[in-house]
Amino acid sequence: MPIKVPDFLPAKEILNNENIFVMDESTAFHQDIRPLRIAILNLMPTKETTETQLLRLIGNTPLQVEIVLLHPKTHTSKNTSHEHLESFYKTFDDIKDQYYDGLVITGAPVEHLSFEDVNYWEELKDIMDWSRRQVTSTFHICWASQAGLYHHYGVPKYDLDKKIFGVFPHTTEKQNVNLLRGFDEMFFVPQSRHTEVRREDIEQIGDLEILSESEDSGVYIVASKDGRQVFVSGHSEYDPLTLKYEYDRDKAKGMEVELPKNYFPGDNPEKLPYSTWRSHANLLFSNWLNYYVYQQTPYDLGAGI
Ligand SMILES: CC(=O)SCCNC(=O)CCNC(=O)[C@H](O)C(C)(C)COP(=O)(O)OP(=O)(O)OC[C@H]1O[C@@H](n2cnc3c(N)ncnc32)[C@H](O)[C@@H]1OP(=O)(O)O
Ligand SMILES: N[C@@H](CCO)C(=O)O
Repeated sequence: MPIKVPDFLPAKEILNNENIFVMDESTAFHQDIRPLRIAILNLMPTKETTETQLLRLIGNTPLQVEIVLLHPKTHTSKNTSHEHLESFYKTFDDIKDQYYDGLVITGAPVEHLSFEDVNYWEELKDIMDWSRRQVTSTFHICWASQAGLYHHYGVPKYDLDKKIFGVFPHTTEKQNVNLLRGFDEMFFVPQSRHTEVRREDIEQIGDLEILSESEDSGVYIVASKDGRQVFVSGHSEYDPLTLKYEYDRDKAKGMEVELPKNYFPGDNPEKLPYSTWRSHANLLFSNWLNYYVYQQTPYDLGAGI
C-alpha cells in the first residue's frame, strides 16, 4: 500500500528517489476502490495443489480479490476430476467477453514438446492475444513464461543438457523497478525445468527487460517495459515439499535424477527440507498485484485498458 502524503511535502521526493511508493493527496482522492478481478489459467495436472499455492500468495493482500479459475477446454484432464473442473472452473469461452485486472498462467509439464504440439496451444494463443486487449497485467509462470515469450516476442526455448533442479540464489538486475521493491539483493527461488530461455535472445527485443537472474539457473524475471506482461521462470509458489515430491516421483519411475540443489539439509533426502523462498514469493506477488495491477488498472475496466 502506498504512503499517502501532502502534495508538496519535501520527504516525498526523498522517498520517491528510494523507490518507496508515495501517493500524493490529490491522486489518492481520485482513486475509486473495487475488488480486483484476477483469472488463473491453471495448466498444471496437479490443479488442486497449484490453486492452493497461488491463492495463498494472491490472498496475502489488503485488497479484495475476486478469482476465476480457468482450464483449457481443448485438453481433457487426466489427473483432475471432471467434478472438480465442473464445480470450480470456467473456460475461456465463458469469460472472453469480460475484462480482468490480472491473469496468472501457470507452468505445465509439456516442456519436452514443441509449443505447437501442446494440444491446447491454439486455445492458449487466443487467450494470450486476449490478455493483451482485455487484461491489465499477465503473470506467466515457468513453461507459460516460455510460451508467452515465444508467442508474443518470438523468443525460443532451448533444451538443457541436465534439468535445473533445486533452490538457487538470484539477484536483481535493475534499480528502481516496482516489481522488485523491497527485494533482498540476493534471494532464493526453486527452479525445476528441462528447458531455458536465453539472455541474448531477450536482449534483442526492445520491449523487454530482464529484471532478475541467477548465475546457476539463468534468466528469472522478464517484463515488458509497460508492465503488462511479466514472465517468471521459477516456481516461487512451490510448497516446501514440492521439489521433494518431484524428486521422489521421478526416482520411483526409475529415472536418473539428481538431488535438488541447496534443498535437503546436508543433501540428505531422508531429512525434511524447509523453505527459503516464501518471503520472496509473497513480495513478488504482492508487488505485482499492487504496482502492476491495482495501481494501473482503470476503475471502469472495460472502458480503459
Ligand atoms: C516447466 C514447468 O512449467 S514446471 C511445471 C510442471 N510440473 C508439474 O506439473 C509437476 C506436477 N506434475 C506431475 O507430477 C506429473 O505431471 C503427474 C504425476 C501429475 C502426471 O505425470 P505422468 O503420469 O507422467 O503423465 P500424464 O500422462 O498423466 O500427463 C501429464 C500431463 O502432461 C500434460 N500433457 C502431456 N502431453 C500433453 C500434450 N500433448 N498437450 C498438452 N498437455 C500435455 C498434461 O497436463 C497431463 O496432465 P493432465 O491431463 O492431468 O492435464
Ligand atoms: N517441474 C517439473 C518439470 C517438468 O516440466 C516437474 O519436474 O514436474
